[in-house]
Amino acid sequence: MSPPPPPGSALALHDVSKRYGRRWAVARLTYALPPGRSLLLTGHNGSGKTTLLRLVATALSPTAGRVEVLGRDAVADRDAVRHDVALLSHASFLYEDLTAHQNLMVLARLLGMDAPRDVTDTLLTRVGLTRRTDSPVRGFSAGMRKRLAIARLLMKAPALALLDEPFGELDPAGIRDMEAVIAELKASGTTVVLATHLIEQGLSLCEERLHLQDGRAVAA
Ligand SMILES: Nc1ncnc2c1ncn2[C@@H]1O[C@H](COP(=O)(O)OP(=O)(O)OP(=O)(O)O)[C@@H](O)[C@H]1O
Repeated sequence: MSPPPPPGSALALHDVSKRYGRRWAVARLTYALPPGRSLLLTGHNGSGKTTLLRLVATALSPTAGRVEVLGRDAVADRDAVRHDVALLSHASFLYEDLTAHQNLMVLARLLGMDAPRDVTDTLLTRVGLTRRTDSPVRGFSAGMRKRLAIARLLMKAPALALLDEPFGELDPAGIRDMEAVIAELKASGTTVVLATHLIEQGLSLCEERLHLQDGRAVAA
């Protein structure tokens, strides 16, 4: 068995497993992400990347083992962990009938934050949505939704950002923007966990790598 992760890690997995029915999506994973480092998560389709990110985001509970975020248990201390993490995923849970600006306002209210118009405008400009700030999300393309979801994540400014295929649905300019946003997040002190099939982009942004195969860590 692997030795337990050392204390002080941004993210620590202690012999973590997750089973769906009879299938183990994550199997006995032990890993520690050192403070100040970011993690590239790779693996073929179905290798367990999304499941692992959802365990860390507290959207799922492990079948066995323990997930620790910044020293806190993701099950026992779920609310505190939720405050510290943000997950950018395929399902972005945007309010369809609200505009891009209003979506950010709803999040600000949930977080108890002040979000003056110039702040939301700056965020929406940062993600390339300047001309659509007051359009309802219902009419947005997949790439525009991804851009709004990243604006929402930037507004939350989490300690740990979990990015599940952030480059999917983006055009080449969007991919470059996303790379710049991830680099900025890191520069501002956010720890990034990035799951992507774009290995080249991932390697240029992350110092650590965890490669999954059938839910287990293996050499890349
Ligand atoms: N809700 C679910 N119910 C049952 N099985 C699931 C569920 N979600 C995922 N799985 C299974 O768990 C395994 C890991 O899936 P997961 O989505 O974590 O992989 P992934 O590495 O993110 O894949 P991809 O690269 O295709 O996004 C797969 O075998 C998948 O079929």
